[in-house]
Amino acid sequence: MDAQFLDLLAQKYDSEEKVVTEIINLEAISNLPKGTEHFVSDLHGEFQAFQHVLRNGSGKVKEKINDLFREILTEKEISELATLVYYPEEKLQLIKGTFTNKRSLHQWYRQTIEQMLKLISYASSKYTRSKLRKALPSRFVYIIEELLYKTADINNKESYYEAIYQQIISLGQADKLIIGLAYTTQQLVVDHLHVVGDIYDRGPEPDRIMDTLIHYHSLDIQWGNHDVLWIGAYAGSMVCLANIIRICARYDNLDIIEDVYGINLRPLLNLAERYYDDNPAFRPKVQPHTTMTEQELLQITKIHQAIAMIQFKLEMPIIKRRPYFNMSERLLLEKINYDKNEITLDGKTYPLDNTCFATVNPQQPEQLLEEEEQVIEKLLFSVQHSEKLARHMKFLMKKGSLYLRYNGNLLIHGCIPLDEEGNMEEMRIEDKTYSGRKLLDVFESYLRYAFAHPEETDDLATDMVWYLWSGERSSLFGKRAMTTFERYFIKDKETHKEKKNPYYHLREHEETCRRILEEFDLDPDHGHIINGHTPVKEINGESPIKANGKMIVIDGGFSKAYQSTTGIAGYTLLYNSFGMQLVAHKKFNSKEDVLHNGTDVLSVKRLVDKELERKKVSETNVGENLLKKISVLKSLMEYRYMD
Ligand SMILES: O=P(O)(O)OC[C@H]1O[C@](O)(COP(=O)(O)O)[C@@H](O)[C@@H]1O
Ligand SMILES: [Mn+2]
Repeated sequence: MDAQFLDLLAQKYDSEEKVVTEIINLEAISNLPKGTEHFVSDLHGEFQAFQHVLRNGSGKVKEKINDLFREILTEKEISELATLVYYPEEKLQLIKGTFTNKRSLHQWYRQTIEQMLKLISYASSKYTRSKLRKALPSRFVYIIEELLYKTADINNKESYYEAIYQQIISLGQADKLIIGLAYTTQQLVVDHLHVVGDIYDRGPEPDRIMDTLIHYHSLDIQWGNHDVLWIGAYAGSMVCLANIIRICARYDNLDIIEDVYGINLRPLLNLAERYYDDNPAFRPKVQPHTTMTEQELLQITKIHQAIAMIQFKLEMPIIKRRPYFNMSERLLLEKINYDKNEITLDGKTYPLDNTCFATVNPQQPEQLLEEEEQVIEKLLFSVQHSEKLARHMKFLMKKGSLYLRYNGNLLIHGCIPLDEEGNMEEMRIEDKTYSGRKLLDVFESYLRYAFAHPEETDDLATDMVWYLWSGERSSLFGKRAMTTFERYFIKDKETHKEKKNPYYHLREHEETCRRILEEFDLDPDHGHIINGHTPVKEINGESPIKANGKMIVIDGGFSKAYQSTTGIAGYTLLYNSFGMQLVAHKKFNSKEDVLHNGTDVLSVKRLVDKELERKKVSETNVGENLLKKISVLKSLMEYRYMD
C-alpha cells in the first residue's frame, strides 16, 4: 500500500491503541446480524398511507411489542402502545385526556417509559451501543443510557433508578421523553429504506413524502417514470413540464404546483379561459366528497385542455429531431382530418370525440401559438426558480439512480427492456447501440447531464428525459407507446391499450431473471429482482412473487386511484438477517382511525426466502466497505507499529 497514503492515515490513527481499537470495533460490527432493509414503491403522493407504513415498519414495531409483552399485556394494551410508538404526539394527548388525577397519570408515565425502554433495548439488540446512541433523542441520551444499562447490582441502585424516573416526570419531561423514545424505536426497527420509484403524481402530497425522506436516517431511491418526469421539468424539458401539470390537473392536484411549489398558474389560466370550455373528457378525477364548486371544476377542466394541447404540440419537434426514438407514429396532430374530425391510426380511421383543437393550425399542428409559447416559458421560469422544488429535485438526484445493486439484489422501478426471446433489447442513440446494463447507464448519464444543465432545453439529454417517460425502450416506461391522446379523444378502447415490453411476461420465468441478474453482475443463485411500477392485481389471483422467488413485484398500489384494480393497498418488503418477508397492506383509512380505534391495517406476511444461516453485516454492501477499511488499517498496523 502507498506509503504516502499510510502516512496520511497515521495522522488520524496516531497511536497503536487507536488502530487496534478501530480494527476490533469494525470486526465486531461486521459480525453483527445484518440490519433490516425496508422496500416500498409507487407511493404516488399518498403521504398519509406511506407515513403509516414507515412509522409501523410494515408491522415490525407491533411484532416486537408482541414478542415482549404478549404474556403481560392485553391485546388492547398492545395496540395502544403500538399506536403511541407510531404517532406519539397525538396519542399522548388522547391518553392524557382520559386521566382524571395526577397520580394515575404519573403511574402511567412511569410504566410506559419502562415499557418503551424495554422495547428499545430489544429492538437495538443487534446494533452496537454507539449506533443506538446516535438514534437516541440527544437531550436524553445520558439518562436513557443510565436506565438501559442497569448493572447487576440493581438491588443497591433501585432507589437511584426510581429517582431518575420520578424526576423526569415531576420536571415535566415525560412527554418529551416518550416522544423521543417512540421515534428512536421507529428508527431502530428499520435500518435502511429503499424507495423503488414513483413518489410523484396522482396523490395529493408528494412534497410531504419528500420532506419525510429528506429527514430519514438512511435510504436510497430508484427513480420511477413519474419522478423522472418531475426531474425533467426542473431540468428544462418543457414537454415534461406540460405533462406534470396535465397530470396534476387530471387528478385535481394543482395545489401542489401552485401552493406547494409556488408556481404561478395565472398565465395558463388566462390562456385556458380564452380558448377552452367545459369538456367531459377533461374533467378532473375528484374525490367523492369534494367541496369543489362548479366554477372551480370548470376552471380545472379548461386548464387541463390547455396544457394537454401544449403537451401534444411539444412532443412533435422532439420526435422529428430524434428519429432513433422511433416515435413517428406518435405525431398524432398530423394524422387528424380536421374537417371530418377523425384520425387514422395504423390504417384504421376513428371518429374523434370531445376535441379541443382551437389553438391548432391544421397546416402546422405542432406550432404553438405565441401565447402558448409565452405560457410555457413563464411556467418553466417559475419551476426553475421554485426553492422548494429545487430542494426536492436535488435530493432525488443525490439519493437516486435508475437501478441499484444492493446486497446481491437488483432494484429497479420499471423493467430491463427485452425482446420476445428474452435478449436485452437494443437501442440506437445517435450512432451507437446499447442494451441491458449499458443502456441503463447511458440513460442515467443523460439524465444527470440534463439536470446539471437546466439552461439547455432542446438538447439530446433533455429530450432523453422525456424518452425515459414515454419511449418504447425506456427502462422506466416499459410499454410500446403512451396512449394519452387516444384516451382523451377516441371512444374505441382498443386504441387505449398500452402494449407492454416482453419483459413483463418473461419475468415470470426464473431463467429470464437469472439472465438479468448476470447482466448486472449479480449472483443468480442468491440475488432477486425487486420491481415496482406495475400494480399486482391480487384480485385476479396474480402473485407478487414470481420466477421461483427470483422476482418480487412490490407495487400493490398505495395509489388510491388504482386500489379497486389491485384489491389491496400496497406491498412492502422486509429483508433482515433471517430472510425476506413480503407484507400485503390493507386499505389505509386515516391516521385518526388508527389513533382512536387502534385499527392497524394489519399486514399478512409471506416468507419469500429464508436464510439458512443468519446473515451478517460482513455479507452486505456495508460490510464490504468495513472489510476494506479493516484491511487498510491492518496495513497501517504493519507499516507503523509492528516490527
Ligand atoms: O391512469 P392515468 O392517470 O391516466 O395514467 C395512465 C398512464 O400512466 C401510466 O400507466 C404510467 O404510470 P405508472 O408508472 O403509474 O404506471 C402510463 O403508462 C399511462 O399512460
Ligand atoms: Mn411507474
